[in-house]
Amino acid sequence: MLRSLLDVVPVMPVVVAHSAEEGVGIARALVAGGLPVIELTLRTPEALEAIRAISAEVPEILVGAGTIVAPGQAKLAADAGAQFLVSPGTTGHILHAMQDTDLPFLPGVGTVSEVLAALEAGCTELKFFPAEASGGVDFLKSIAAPVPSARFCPTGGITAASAASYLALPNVGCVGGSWLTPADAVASGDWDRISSLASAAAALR
Ligand SMILES: O=C[C@H](O)COP(=O)(O)O
Ligand SMILES: CC(=O)C(=O)O
Repeated sequence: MLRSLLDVVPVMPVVVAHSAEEGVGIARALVAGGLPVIELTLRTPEALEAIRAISAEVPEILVGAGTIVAPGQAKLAADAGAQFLVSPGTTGHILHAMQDTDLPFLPGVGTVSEVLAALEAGCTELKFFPAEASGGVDFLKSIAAPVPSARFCPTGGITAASAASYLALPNVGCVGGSWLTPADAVASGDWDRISSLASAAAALR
C-alpha cells in the first residue's frame, strides 16, 4: 500500500487515451521522463482497456483511474488493474464505492464544506478541482490555517508556469495536469516531447 498518493511525484499526469496502445505509449514516455505515475481518465470508451494494458505492459508505472463520476466505475477500474482512484467531485455513494475497493484514492472537492465532509469521512488527501476556477492558490492559502489536516492535489487549469506557485504551499503535495500530454503530441506519437515535458515537471520539486 502506498504511503501517500500526494508524495510520489510533484506533478500527477492527467491523461486521456483513445486506445490501449496510446495509453501504453504515454505511460512509457512518462516513465522515461521521470514521472512514474499516470492518472488515466475514464473519459473515453477505451480507458479501462488502456488501464489494463498499462498495468500489464508498463509495470514500472503506478496507474490510476481518474474521472470516477459514478459509483460503479470504482470497481470496474480496480478490476482493470487501477492501483489508485481519483474523482473530480464526491458524493456519499462514490466515496463508499472507492473505499470498498481498498485502493488508495483522492476524492474531489471544490469548497470548504466539501473538504470538511471528506475529512469527516476519514479522507485527508484530496483532489482540489477545478483548481483555478475554484479559487486556486488563494483558496488553498485561505484554508491552510483553519483546516490544517487537509492536503491537496490541485488540478484543473494548472500549467507548467503556475505549478510552482501551488507546490510552494504547505498543504499541497502534488499538482495534477494534462499539459504533459498535449493532444497533438499524443495523436502523432511524439513520445520524446511527452518525456521532455515530464522531465521538466519532475524537476519542479
Ligand atoms: O483532472 C483533470 C483535469 O481535467 C485536468 O485539468 P487540465 O486539463 O486543466 O490540466
Ligand atoms: C477532473 C477529471 O476527472 C477529468 O478532468 O477527467
